[in-house]
Amino acid sequence: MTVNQEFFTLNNGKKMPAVAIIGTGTRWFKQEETDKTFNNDLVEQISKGLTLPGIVHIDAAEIYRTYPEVGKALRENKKPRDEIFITDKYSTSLKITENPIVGLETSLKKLDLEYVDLYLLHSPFITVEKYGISLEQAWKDMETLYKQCKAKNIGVSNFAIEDLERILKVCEIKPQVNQIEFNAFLQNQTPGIFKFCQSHDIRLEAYSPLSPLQKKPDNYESDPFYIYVADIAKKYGKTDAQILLRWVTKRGVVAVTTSSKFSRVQDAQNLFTFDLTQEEVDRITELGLAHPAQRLYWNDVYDKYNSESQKQ
Ligand SMILES: NC(=O)C1=CN([C@@H]2O[C@H](COP(=O)(O)OP(=O)(O)OC[C@H]3O[C@@H](n4cnc5c(N)ncnc54)[C@H](O)[C@@H]3O)[C@@H](O)[C@H]2O)C=CC1
Ligand SMILES: O=CCc1c[nH]c2ccccc12
Repeated sequence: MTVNQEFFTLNNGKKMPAVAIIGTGTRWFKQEETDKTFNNDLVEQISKGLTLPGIVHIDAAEIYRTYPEVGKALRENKKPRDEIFITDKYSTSLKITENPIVGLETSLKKLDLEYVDLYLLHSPFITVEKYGISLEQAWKDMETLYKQCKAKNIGVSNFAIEDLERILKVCEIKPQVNQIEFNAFLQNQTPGIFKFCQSHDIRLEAYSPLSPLQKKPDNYESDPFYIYVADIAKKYGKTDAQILLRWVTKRGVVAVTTSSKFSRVQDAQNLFTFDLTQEEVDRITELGLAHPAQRLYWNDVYDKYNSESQKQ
């Protein structure tokens, strides 16, 4: 079976798959530390995902509390390790482990892995008061993990320009990735972040790429954005979700999606059997920009930027 996949080259020359088909947060997230429920649906979803051809990218994090499920699916799967791309994140808003080194060593044990493909600081909110280490020291820990090959790539998530500037001032190894909320209705999570990351060769990764489908306006059937996306979907024989995910990758951004419906996971792994023209990419960008900013995560800290979130 032909596998159509795309990869982005990172600033260290390594390649990363342009789509992550199973995010183990959002839909699967466990709110409380005390929540010891075991989610068989997530194990099944990952296990089935790992039977799909090509490199399968899974997005995990300490804060999701889903390592038991991810670990079980990884242990039981038959795909070679080099055909699985695993992202993990160190929690920087809730103190779960004391620093990134302990964090990754703990998750590697829980997942029975030697290394992860990408390790991220989940947010810039780490402080000396709460963690006993600064953001700069946390990044130094990330660099240690990179040098030890426990993380093949390292990066950050939810970082604004000023957070990245703090890292760039002290780093020996530049972040390879910044994972942010990015979609047609939120083209800058924080002011100027899209262009800044492009100009510093930091690959952007989009969570909530399907925000426009997750939350639709009441009048969406007569909304030019939704009408256009549906027309393009019809033209290519694809779903609206595939058009929006493809738009993300055409903007040079890795898309991180998830679904409890396996057909949607399959669709996401099968994203590169068609292409959008530059005109179509530009039109979706433009129609998306005409929408008010729609933010689904970290609203308490970033809502103040909404008036700037739809700037190019
Ligand atoms: N770094 C961070 O702070 C964050 C990271 N994430 C990561 O990103 C992953 C994906 O985030 P999401 O917001 O869930 O991504 P998403 O925008 O792809 O949304 C997925 C949801 O969209 C809906 N959906 C999926 N396919 C659809 C379709 N064809 N038509 C209509 N609706 C559809 C479903 O409700 C599904 O649960 C998370 O699981 C997590 O791993 C998510 C939020 C924050
Ligand atoms: O990675 C996502 C972090 C996050 C922030 N707020 C929420 C709410 C529900 C699930 C995940 C998250």
